[in-house]
Amino acid sequence: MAIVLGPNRYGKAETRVVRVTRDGPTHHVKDLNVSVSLSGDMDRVHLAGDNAAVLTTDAQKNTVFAFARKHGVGEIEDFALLLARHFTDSQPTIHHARVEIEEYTWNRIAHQDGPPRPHSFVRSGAETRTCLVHSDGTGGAESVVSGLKDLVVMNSTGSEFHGFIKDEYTTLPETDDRILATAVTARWRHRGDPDDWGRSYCEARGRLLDAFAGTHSLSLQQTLYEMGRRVLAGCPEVCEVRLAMPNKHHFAVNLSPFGLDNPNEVFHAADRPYGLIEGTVADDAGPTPGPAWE
Ligand SMILES: O=c1[nH]c(=O)c2[nH]c(=O)[nH]c2[nH]1
Repeated sequence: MAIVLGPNRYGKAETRVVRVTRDGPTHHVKDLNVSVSLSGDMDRVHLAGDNAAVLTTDAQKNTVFAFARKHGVGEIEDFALLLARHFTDSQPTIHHARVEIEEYTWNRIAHQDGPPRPHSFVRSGAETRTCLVHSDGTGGAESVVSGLKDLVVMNSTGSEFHGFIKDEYTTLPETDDRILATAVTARWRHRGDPDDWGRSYCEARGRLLDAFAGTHSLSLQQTLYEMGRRVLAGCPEVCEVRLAMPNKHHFAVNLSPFGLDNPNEVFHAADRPYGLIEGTVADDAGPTPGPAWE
């Protein structure tokens, strides 16, 4: 039996970097979680313990900090591309770089009777902007997937669910008025670089929200498709959208033991289990499986 080394990659995961930009008394902050993963001529490190081809994960972490200082942090896609191209362009043994970034948003704290505070911030909820870049180096193959996660949304009406299979284990009552709530994870792949990653992100995010709010839902699956469709319809630079949406069930509480009716006003927000609805919406080139998403 021949034993061979299969696909491999290595890197520094979850470097937390906070970049403060000082503009006189006014500060701007970027708060990132950066994960780098490199691959290339790594046979000898695995097979012979020869580290000559290895750029240390410690150096990768240091590069993240040094680049934040030298180049600043603008849009996360630009920062990820800068890092990925640097690793592949500067090291002959590194042929491929994967850089994943999560961005946590801080908003300026409002002043009760004056302009917003120049250097005090409040974290804005759980929502996180994300990107995943793969690069073979400047001039080589590249892919950029942008996205968001933990975007928590709710429609308190405008959602029905009926007409489903009724087998011997089905107890769910049909409903023509329920709460629809979810925490959206959305990722979208670009066919090319937009001129402004920030503008492209805002457009896609706005379309996801508008589709969620504006769709009279007959199922979360239908809402998911409409959300992906709306991004593709309005963002020509996007060729594929992937969505994962837990159905955060809200059950109307039976208040009849207390002599009370419940005309869809009091709900139990269940934690788990939850339905998990996942789907891909792509242009007519069809979904692209594979490394861009991994
Ligand atoms: O929108 C829904 N889709 C389902 O597939 C499903 N299944 C379920 O129990 N509730 C729901 N809701």
